[in-house]
Amino acid sequence: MGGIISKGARTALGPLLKSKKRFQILFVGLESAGKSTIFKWITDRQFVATNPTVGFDMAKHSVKNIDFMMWDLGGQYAIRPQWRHYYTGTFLIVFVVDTANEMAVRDAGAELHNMLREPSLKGVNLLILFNKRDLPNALPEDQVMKLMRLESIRENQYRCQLTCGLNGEGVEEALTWLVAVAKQGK
Ligand SMILES: Nc1nc2c(ncn2[C@@H]2O[C@H](COP(=O)(O)OP(=O)(O)OP(=O)(O)O)[C@@H](O)[C@H]2O)c(=O)[nH]1
Ligand SMILES: [Mg+2]
Repeated sequence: MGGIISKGARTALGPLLKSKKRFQILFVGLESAGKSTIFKWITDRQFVATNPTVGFDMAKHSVKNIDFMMWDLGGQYAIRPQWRHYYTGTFLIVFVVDTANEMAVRDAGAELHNMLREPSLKGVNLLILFNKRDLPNALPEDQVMKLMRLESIRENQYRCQLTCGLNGEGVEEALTWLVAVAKQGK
């Protein structure tokens, strides 16, 4: 009888034996946008001082019984070509933008549209974080949307969320949306 599991027992064990889906999430955006800072708010629930990311950071994180595999990628110009090595199997992109830097907002828009042209990211879900809202020169939301040409995104479900990496504002709302989208995709 040793290793044999009866059909009845297998049916009972079914839900346990079935491996649980893990949703892959990539954090991308230009250098110094605040990706690692937000990433740390999610994993450590506090502000953590960061250094520019060279390469990547990875963390498994569960919220409300949904398992995420999160990758925080470096945003420096020379590193951006490496992003594509992480695209396969990506469920959702978190694209972080420094909204207090007009030039960076424009460049971020160009980089985002460029990324969305990748066949392996076709139809990927998108969470765009308008970060650094604490800074007095943070641009109004509608201006950021215009500069990034977000109205031309047609094939992706996306949401924009205002955030502040210094105090974690907006991170909880962002997570709630991530969980809701993951539940749709289960
Ligand atoms: N004022 C302000 N500073 C922020 C905010 N979010 C992050 N920062 C700061 O911005 C700097 C860059 O943040 P990081 O999280 O390292 O940026 P990154 O996007 O990971 O940058 P790379 O790893 O180089 O791609 C750090 O000094 C952060 O403390 C924010 O909302 N407001
Ligand atoms: Mg970083």
